[in-house]
Amino acid sequence: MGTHEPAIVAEHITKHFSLKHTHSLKETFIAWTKRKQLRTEFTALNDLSFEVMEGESIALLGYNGSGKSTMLKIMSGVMPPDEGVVRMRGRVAGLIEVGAGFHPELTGRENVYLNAAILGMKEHEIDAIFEKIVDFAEIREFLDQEVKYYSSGMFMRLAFSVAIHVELDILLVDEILSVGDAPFREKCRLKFQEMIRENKTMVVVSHDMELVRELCDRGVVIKRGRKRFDGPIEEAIAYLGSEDYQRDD
Ligand SMILES: Nc1ncnc2c1ncn2[C@@H]1O[C@H](COP(=O)(O)OP(=O)(O)OP(=O)(O)O)[C@@H](O)[C@H]1O
Repeated sequence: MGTHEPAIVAEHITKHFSLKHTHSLKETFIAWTKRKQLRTEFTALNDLSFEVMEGESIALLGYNGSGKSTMLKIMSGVMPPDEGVVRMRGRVAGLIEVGAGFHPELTGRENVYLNAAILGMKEHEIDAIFEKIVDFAEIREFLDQEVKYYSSGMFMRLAFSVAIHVELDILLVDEILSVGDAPFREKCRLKFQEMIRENKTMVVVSHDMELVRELCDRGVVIKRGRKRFDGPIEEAIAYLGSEDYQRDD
């Protein structure tokens, strides 16, 4: 169990996206002369607030398009909210768009150093965890090959391995199970359990209820960007399958 300090405080987070529509030239011209909008605004997150205590592991749950990944991106800092603030205490690492920082022309080895550095590690710190990263990814024989020649699975394994071996206090995880084959996924599952025992704070987004049940203490259920339920994981999963969730607010 963690301390009683919050590691993450999200307050009144609102995020809008503007949706483009396809129009003919004529429609565009008419809209322009009438000063009509060709875009509609879509609210992906609507006044969403929650806290995560240090050492706690929570799941963001909800059907497709409910705003889970958007919330994770705001927490990781890759996207700003339109309204509200998120406060994070500690070193944050995100398993979101894993491998986005990898450079195809560089070798596996070079990418490990580059990406661990981007995640805030010093060279001697990377030296110390380098072997662990390579062992976990199981790509040793391809280490000095440029990553553009890696299979997509190999690429993901290495990127994923870097992200989970850097020093971190808070881990944000989006759809873990899209990474790798069955043995690798099992290894990741064990690694996540180890991180939970080490008192890391985790926010998990997944549609895999078995995994969520295993990893998380609490669930925050979202629908159309609004919080609908916040409580123990079993109750959150039950709520997601209930008529209350289906019903419109
Ligand atoms: N960059 C963007 N531009 C426009 N709309 C976006 C953008 N990112 C997300 N959206 C929209 O915001 C809504 C919430 O998306 P988000 O990816 O957060 O949902 P999600 O709950 O993670 O869904 P899923 O379970 O399908 O992964 C969706 O309707 C999506 O189309």
